[in-house]
Amino acid sequence: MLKNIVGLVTGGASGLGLATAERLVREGGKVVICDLSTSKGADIAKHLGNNAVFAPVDVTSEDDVKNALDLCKIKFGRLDAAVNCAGITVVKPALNTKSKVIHTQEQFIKVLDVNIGGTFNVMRLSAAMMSENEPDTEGCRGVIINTASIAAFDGKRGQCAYSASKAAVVGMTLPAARDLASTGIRVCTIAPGYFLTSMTEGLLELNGGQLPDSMQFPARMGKPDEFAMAVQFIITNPMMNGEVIRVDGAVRMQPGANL
Ligand SMILES: NC(=O)C1=CN([C@@H]2O[C@H](COP(=O)(O)OP(=O)(O)OC[C@H]3O[C@@H](n4cnc5c(N)ncnc54)[C@H](O)[C@@H]3O)[C@@H](O)[C@H]2O)C=CC1
Ligand SMILES: C[C@]12CCC(=O)C=C1CC[C@@H]1[C@@H]2[C@@H](O)C[C@@]2(C)[C@H]1CC[C@]2(O)C(=O)C=O
Repeated sequence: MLKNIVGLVTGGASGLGLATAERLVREGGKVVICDLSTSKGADIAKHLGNNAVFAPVDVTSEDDVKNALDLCKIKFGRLDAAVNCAGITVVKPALNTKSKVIHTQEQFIKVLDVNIGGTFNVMRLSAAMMSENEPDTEGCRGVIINTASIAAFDGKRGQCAYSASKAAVVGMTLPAARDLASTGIRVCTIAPGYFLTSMTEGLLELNGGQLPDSMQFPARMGKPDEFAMAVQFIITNPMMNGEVIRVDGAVRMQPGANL
C-alpha cells in the first residue's frame, strides 16, 4: 500500500512514469504528473481523479519544476516521493564509417541535458521541499527514485549519448544518498531493461519480431507496471538507499548491428 503517499512523477504522461502514477493512485496515494505541456498529462490526471493533478514541466527548467512543487504543496500539502522518469534517447553512432555522418554535438548535449540535468534539477528541488516534512518514526523525510537503464552498463552501438547520460544517473545515486542522508531523504535508482513503452515502439518490428538481445527469463519485454512495482518496493522499504537495481529479466545488451 502507498496510502497517503504524495508522489511527483516526471515523464508521468507515458510509459514507465504513467504506470508509476497509476500505481500510486491505485494504492491509495496522490500524484503530481509532470510532463511536457504537449503531453496527454492533463487528460490522464483528469481520468485518475481527485488524487492526481497535472503540472506542465520541462524537467530542464528550474521555474517549471518549482511551479510543479508549489502545485504539489497547494493541492496535497507535502511531497514524499519524487520519481524521475522523464527521459529521451538517440540512436546514432559517434561516426558512421560508411556514410561519414558525424554525431552532432547538439544531439549529444540535448540527451545529457534532459537525462542528467533534468534528473538532478528535479532531485535537488524535490529534496528541498521534502526537507520541510516532519520525519517519520525512522527519521525519513522522503525518497527520490531516478531512472537509469541497463545501457548505463552495456550500451550498444549508437548509444554514446544515452549510455553516458544513464551512467551519470547511476553515478549520482550514492553521492546524492550521502548528501541527503542527514536530512533523512533516501535516493535510489532503477535500471530497467527492455520495457514496452512509446520509447521502444517499433522495436520488435525493426528486428523482425525478435528482441534485439537474447532474453533470459521471462523472455519478453517488461510491462510498465513491473517498473512501478519496483518503485513501490523502494518507497516502502526503509533500508533501500544509495542503491541501483536492475529490473531486466537478466538480459545483457550485446553490441548490436553496425550502424
Ligand atoms: N522503455 C524502456 O525500455 C526503458 C526506458 N528507460 C528509461 O525510462 C524512462 C521512461 O521511459 P519510457 O517510459 O520508456 O519512455 P516514454 O517515451 O514512454 O516516456 C517518457 C516521457 O518523458 C517525457 N519527457 C521527455 N522529455 C521531457 C522533458 N524535458 N521534461 C519533461 N518530460 C519529458 C515525455 O514527454 C514522455 O511522456 C526514461 O528515462 C528512459 O530512458 C530505461 C530503460 C528501459
Ligand atoms: C537501440 C535500440 C535497440 C536496437 C533497435 O533496433 C532500436 C533501439 C531503439 C530503442 C532502444 C533500443 C535498445 O538499445 C534499448 C533501449 C536503449 C531502447 C530505448 C530504451 C531501451 O529499452 C533501454 O534503455 C534499455 O535499457
